[in-house]
Amino acid sequence: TRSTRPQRMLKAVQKNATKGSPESVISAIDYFCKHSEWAMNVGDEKGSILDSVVTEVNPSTVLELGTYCGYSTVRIARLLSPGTKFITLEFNPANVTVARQIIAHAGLQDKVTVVEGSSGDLIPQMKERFGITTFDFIFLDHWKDRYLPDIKLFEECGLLRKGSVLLADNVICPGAPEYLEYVRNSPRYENRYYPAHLEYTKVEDGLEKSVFLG
Ligand SMILES: C[C@H](C[C@H]1O[C@@H](n2cnc3c(N)ncnc32)[C@H](O)[C@@H]1O)NC(=O)c1cc(-c2ccc(F)cc2)cc(O)c1O
Ligand SMILES: [Mg+2]
Repeated sequence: TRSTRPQRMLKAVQKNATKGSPESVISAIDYFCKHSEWAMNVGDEKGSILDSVVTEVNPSTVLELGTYCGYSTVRIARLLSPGTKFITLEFNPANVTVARQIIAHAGLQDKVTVVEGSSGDLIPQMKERFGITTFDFIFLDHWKDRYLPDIKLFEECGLLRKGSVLLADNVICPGAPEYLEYVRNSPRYENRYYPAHLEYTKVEDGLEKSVFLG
C-alpha cells in the first residue's frame, strides 16, 4: 500500500541528513517540504521564533502538544541544557513511530520522551507519571480547538507557575480564535504576538506567546 507523507518525510531525513546532527535533520525536513511535499511542521520562519523564545526562557521543564513528525521537537531539544525534562504528546500512533525515528536520527532520543496519547487524558497525569510539578515552557501545536480547553486544564492541574511561558502555533491559520480571546482578555497572562507566515507559504500566520502571571 502507498506510503504516508510522514513515512516519506522520514525516508528523506534518513537519506539526506547526517546522523547525530539536529541541524541537518531540520534542513532535510525543510528541503523536503519546500521541494517535495508541504507538511504541517512549524517550519523555518516560525521555527526561528520558537528557537529564540526557548533560548530566552532556558526552561528546566518543557511540554510540547502535537509532536507530528518531531520537527519542532528536534528544534526545541537541540537548544535545551543537560538535565532538562522534555515531554511531547502525540495521539496518532503512526506519527509517534515516525517522530521517534526522526528524533533518534538527530541523536536527541535521550533529551525527550515521546508519549502516545491525547493531551486531554495525559495533562492530568503529568505529575504522577513524570514527576513534573510545573512546566517552564509549553509549545501548543495540536488540534487548534484543543488550545483553550488545555490551557484551562493546565491551570486546574496547577501545572503553571508565575513566569511559565506558553507559545502557540497557528493562531491565525488555521486559527485558534477562542484561545486568543481567552489569553488576551485574561488578567493572568501577559501576551505578545509574533507575526509570520504559514510554514513554507506566503499565507499569514503567527505565534502567540503568553506568560502566566500567577
Ligand atoms: C494537529 C496537528 C499536529 C499533530 O497534533 C496531533 N494531535 C492533535 N490533537 C492532539 C491531542 N489532543 N493530543 C496529542 N496530539 C494531538 C495530531 O495527531 C497531529 O500529528 N497540526 C495541525 O493540524 C496543523 C495544521 C496546519 C494547516 C494549515 C493550513 C492548512 F490548509 C492545513 C493544515 C498547520 C499547522 O502548523 C498545524 O500544526
Ligand atoms: Mg502548527
